[in-house]
Amino acid sequence: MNNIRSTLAAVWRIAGPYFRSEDKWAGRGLLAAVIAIELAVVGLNVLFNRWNNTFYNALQDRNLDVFTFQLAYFSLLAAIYIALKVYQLYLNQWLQIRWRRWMTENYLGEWLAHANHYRMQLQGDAADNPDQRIAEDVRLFVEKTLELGIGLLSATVTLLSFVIILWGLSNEAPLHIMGREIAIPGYLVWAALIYAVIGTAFTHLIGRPLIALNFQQQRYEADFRFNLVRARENSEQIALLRGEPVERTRLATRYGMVVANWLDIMSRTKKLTAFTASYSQIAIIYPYILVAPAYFAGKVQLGALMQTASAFGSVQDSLSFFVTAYRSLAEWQSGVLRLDGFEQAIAHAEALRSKDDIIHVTPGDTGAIALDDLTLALPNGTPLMATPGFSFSGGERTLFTGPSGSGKSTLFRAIAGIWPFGKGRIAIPAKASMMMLPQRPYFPVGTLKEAVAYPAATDAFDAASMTAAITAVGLPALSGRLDEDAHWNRMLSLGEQQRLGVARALLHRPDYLFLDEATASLDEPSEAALYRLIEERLPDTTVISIGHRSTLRAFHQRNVVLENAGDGFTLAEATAAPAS
Ligand SMILES: Nc1ncnc2c1ncn2[C@@H]1O[C@H](COP(=O)(O)OP(=O)(O)OP(=O)(O)O)[C@@H](O)[C@H]1O
Repeated sequence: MNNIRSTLAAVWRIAGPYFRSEDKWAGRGLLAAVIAIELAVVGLNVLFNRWNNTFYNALQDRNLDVFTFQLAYFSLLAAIYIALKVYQLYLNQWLQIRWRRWMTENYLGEWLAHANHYRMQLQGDAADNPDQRIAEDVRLFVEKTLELGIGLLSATVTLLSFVIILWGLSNEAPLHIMGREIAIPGYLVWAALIYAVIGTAFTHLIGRPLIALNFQQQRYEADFRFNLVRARENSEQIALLRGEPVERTRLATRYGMVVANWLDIMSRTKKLTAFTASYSQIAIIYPYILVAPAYFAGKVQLGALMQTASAFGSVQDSLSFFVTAYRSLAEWQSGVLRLDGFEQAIAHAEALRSKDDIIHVTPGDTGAIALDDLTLALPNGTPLMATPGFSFSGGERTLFTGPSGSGKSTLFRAIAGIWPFGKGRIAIPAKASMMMLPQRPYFPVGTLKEAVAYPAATDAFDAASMTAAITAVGLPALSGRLDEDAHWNRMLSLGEQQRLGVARALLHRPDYLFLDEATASLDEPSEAALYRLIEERLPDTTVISIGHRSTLRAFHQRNVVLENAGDGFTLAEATAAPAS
């Protein structure tokens, strides 16, 4: 019961915002239309049920006039029914795509806001495969919520309408057992109710494990897809290392999990289907068994018998809504859990940003980047690096050196405001623009213009300055290919990618430029040429670099080292005098 309550609360949390959003009138209007059509369909079903009585009595009485009239009446009802069904589906699909578009855009916004996507990753496995949650689970949620919500409404209204009819028919065709009439008011209603309660209880008992199994299935499928994508992205390395057999085994193991879980789902579904199929077959003959004695005793006409069977069927169908929708319900519930988990992970990542005991990055007014009582820690809390205070003045070029794993890149992440673990403050000059160039720059798949202008829009720079920047960094052959579409990370050598990264910096002209081994793949003369270019073209930019080569010292006025202090690393000025 608690489980149902918490699922419904989650559904309300997930579904509610759309119907309060800027698209609320379209959403509410479409939903109202779909519901109104569903109610009209139930009304038509009541008319069809009444039609049974008159039609079968006309057959029994061999009354051709009534028979012909009833056929025409049926055709009219059927025509209206068809039109309603067509538009119900059409409007439902329309609502689905609008709702899904809104939710997708909303999730994309929240996931990408304030580097939440990065912090979510740092928090480990809190929400596996966000891509699948945004793409697949949202679709499933919207589809199934409408299917089940409308289904439940239809079942309830059908139940109410037909219970009244069935109650009346119980009096018209009273229960006969061994030739004796037994007066139980509304006995057909009670019979349907008992049958449905037993069915629901067994269905839940047999089908319950499907919820967890469906949850796992979606996860395994997404993991498998993700690993395939990773193999595709790293195809060159895999080919060079002859890693195909390992990849194959690894992918087969992942797929093995998909299959193993699927086999469990199959076995559970088989048991559930055996039960639900038997249940619905018995439901067909059950009303005839109940009313047949009264019919054979001559107490009721064929019309009433047929109407009873049809009304019983409708009551039974609506009471058994849970039985027939169980598989959908199980899938839906696992989708709800996955979206709820995703929303919670986003909220957690967002909350992590505003906690007290994290690194606070604030705007400062000293014109320098100032570290104040700063401790960097790993996500598990282990301290990595600490410094009581350090500052980097504007215009001063600083080189960071230190052992691998000492926390140099993590310090850059903290200054960029995306590393929350640790404590202390980092003041960044107000309004200063910063750009980080890593060893492996990221280029979105698209035109060279988009790649080099990233993260600005393509039209932020004119073609002439882009061409000039690309030529200046030593890639003249690329300068004429600004409009070419490609996967640049895959196509260019790492050294070329690093040159293109520097071209990006030349275009953006940031106040602070952080180079995290951003030229490490180039030969020393080329690296020196790029540093000279930065000095010449960006004279007002404060350059802070991480690098292992001693030749880099020549381009920096200051050298800061990360030294081992026993229980972590600390920042210290290098003893050897840096070249100016
Ligand atoms: N997302 C993460 N989760 C857990 N540990 C991490 C994470 N990112 C970095 N670390 C750990 O933090 C430590 C510092 O990493 P960092 O990348 O800052 O080192 P670095 O000094 O830049 O090293 P290198 O010179 O090799 O680039 C490493 O031990 C690394 O394993």
